[in-house]
Amino acid sequence: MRTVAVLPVKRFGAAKQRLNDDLSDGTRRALAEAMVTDVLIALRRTRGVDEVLVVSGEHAAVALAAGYDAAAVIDDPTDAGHSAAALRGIEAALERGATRVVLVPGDCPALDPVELDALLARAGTGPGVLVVPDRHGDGTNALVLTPPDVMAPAFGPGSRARHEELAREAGAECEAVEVRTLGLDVDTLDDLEALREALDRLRGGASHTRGLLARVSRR
Ligand SMILES: Nc1nc2c(ncn2[C@@H]2O[C@H](COP(=O)(O)OP(=O)(O)OP(=O)(O)O)[C@@H](O)[C@H]2O)c(=O)[nH]1
Ligand SMILES: C=C(OP(=O)(O)O)C(=O)O
Repeated sequence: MRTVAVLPVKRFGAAKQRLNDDLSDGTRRALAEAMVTDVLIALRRTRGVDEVLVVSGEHAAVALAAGYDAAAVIDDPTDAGHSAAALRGIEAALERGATRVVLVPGDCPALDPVELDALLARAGTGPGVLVVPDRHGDGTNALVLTPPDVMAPAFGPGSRARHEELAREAGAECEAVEVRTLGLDVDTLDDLEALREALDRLRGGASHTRGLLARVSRR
């Protein structure tokens, strides 16, 4: 089994728009970059991930990818959308011999490599889909697709149920798996505070995001 992690990254200046009213542009950009950095570090430490593909038009993300052993960067010059970017990564992963992909967002900095390895260990030889819900239970924070093109990702509001239905339509086995550190994505200020509280309890990891949060006052 050859597992490739696909990490779509929106250009940092356009990222995290739902935090527009809560953080300055500079802090929002720095947060996006810090979170992507921590996700890249966690992916590098995940034994079950053979290669990392970053899909982005963000020059700083390209530099980060090079610095953290990401195998390649697939360009996304126009921020084509989360699902479109993920699809580009899946196509590139297939060209590189992937038999499984894990789609990971760049806004889950608490990602624990041990938990990700445990998730990958649950994926069979396929056809199968593992859906990792967000902390609200109705979004999707990660997908494990075996084979990579078993179904097309369809991120956005209500995506958990949509992904489960798409898996059924594809005749694939489907399981929703809660992964504590993958459930902590950051879209809103509430998410940021939930992440901060979780990091207060967690040992290690997310060093760049921890550093940034230390400079952002608690609500
Ligand atoms: N390459 C690429 N990645 C994207 C795009 N849109 C979202 N992503 C990535 O997909 C993951 C989850 O996306 P969102 O939670 O919607 O992040 P976001 O678009 O910055 O958040 P909002 O601006 O608040 O919608 C993050 O890693 C994003 O960087 C896109 O158009 N292109
Ligand atoms: C976060 C999700 O979608 P998007 O990243 O596109 O907002 C989701 O599908 O739960």
